[in-house]
Amino acid sequence: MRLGVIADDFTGATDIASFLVQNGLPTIQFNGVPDNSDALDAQAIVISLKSRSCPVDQAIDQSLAALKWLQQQGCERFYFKYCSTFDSTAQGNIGPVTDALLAALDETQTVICPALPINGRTVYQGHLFVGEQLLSESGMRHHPVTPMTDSNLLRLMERQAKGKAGLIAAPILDQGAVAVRTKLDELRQQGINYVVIDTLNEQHLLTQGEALRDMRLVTGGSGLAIGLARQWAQAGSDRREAEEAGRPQGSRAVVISGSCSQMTNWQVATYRQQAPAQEVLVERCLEDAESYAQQLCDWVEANSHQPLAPLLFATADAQQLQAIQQKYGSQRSSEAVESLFAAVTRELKARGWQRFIVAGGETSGVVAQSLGVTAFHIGPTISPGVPWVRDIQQPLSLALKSGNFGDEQFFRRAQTEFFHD
Ligand SMILES: Nc1ncnc2c1ncn2[C@@H]1O[C@H](COP(=O)(O)OP(=O)(O)OP(=O)(O)O)[C@@H](O)[C@H]1O
Ligand SMILES: O=C(O)[C@@H](O)C(=O)CO
Repeated sequence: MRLGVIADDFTGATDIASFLVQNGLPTIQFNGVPDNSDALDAQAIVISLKSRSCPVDQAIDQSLAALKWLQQQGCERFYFKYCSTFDSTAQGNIGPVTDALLAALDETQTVICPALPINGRTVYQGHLFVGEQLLSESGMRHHPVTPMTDSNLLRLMERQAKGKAGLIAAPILDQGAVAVRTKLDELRQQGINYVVIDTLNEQHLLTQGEALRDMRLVTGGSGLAIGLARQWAQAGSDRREAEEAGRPQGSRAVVISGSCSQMTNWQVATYRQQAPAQEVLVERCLEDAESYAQQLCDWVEANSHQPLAPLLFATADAQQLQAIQQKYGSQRSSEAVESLFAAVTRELKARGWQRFIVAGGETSGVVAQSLGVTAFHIGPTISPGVPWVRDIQQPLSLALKSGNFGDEQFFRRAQTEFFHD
């Protein structure tokens, strides 16, 4: 049995890939739909798209192209991975993409499961929580692109998609997989297309894995992958074996942080006290990007003989960011930072750097692109949802962190817990 995953963003794809590997499925990840069909030696294939907030038609086209390619690779089960905070606009894209995938597979029912309890995302009575807060009362209500002002997943799906939503509540999960399957059938007979499943803890994810192992299309965050991978992992397969191909290698590391999330601000503040650190100035990125990039690479080189890798960070807190955006414009400043990091990583690769630890989804996409990394093996997990990954062709290892993921010591641990040279 081979699993095909269609993920709506870059670090979200790495997140689910990490859980698949941790639970015994050797996994390979591609940026975008590959244009070849080379033989693949992996039980799960993850394709990362940029379809979270693009126009609906584009999201559908990209997702269907990914589905078709995955079917050509022999995948029989499919997983549409979106954010554990259900990031979507009023039009979608979660609803319309789910409808399109169901239709293409000639199916009428799927599940909606964004929960990831280990990172504080739970679902109760169909409402999504972030830690102790309802989604609509969490920081997500202020998200610049996909503000989430409703926590009711049934309502969100019915607003975005064409079909009907129903609920399997926590007490049924507590009764086990048979009870869940019976309820799914009952809801199918009532014409329910999108079944929201309550999830309060990891045991609920394991029960879901057992109940849903034969469903052709599931949708959710990365949590459900824990339960499903445990079902599909071959007898005797173990996690160390699954993550072997992605185990980090190579020499010379650098940390690049382009995320301004709260968690990354905290991580940067901590790491600055442990390792050499250099702030990237937006003004210089706009003025003389080329020579600035060279200068920063020289600084990295000069500071690369310390126990911990040098850090380049554009990370700013909410107030600083607002001031920068007011002065230079938000798109202009973020593009300037992204181009600078692209130039820096290209140059560092040319100078022999092989390990890149990166914070931020967009930033990770830019770094992977400028390194020419299009496919990688998934290695050991640094924090839940953040693995080391290794390019399938070049001797490059990357740790790509979603803005809000990881703990305070993430940058240090990424280095000290995995390299012993
Ligand atoms: N000091 C800064 N001034 C202006 N823009 C910045 C600055 N620092 C970073 N940026 C931009 O902010 C954006 C951050 O997005 P990114 O996706 O990398 O992080 P994130 O949103 O925290 O992560 P995720 O998408 O995983 O939650 C990037 O486009 C980056 O270039
Ligand atoms: O599910 C999550 O929270 C993450 O994988 C993600 O998608 C961040 O953009």
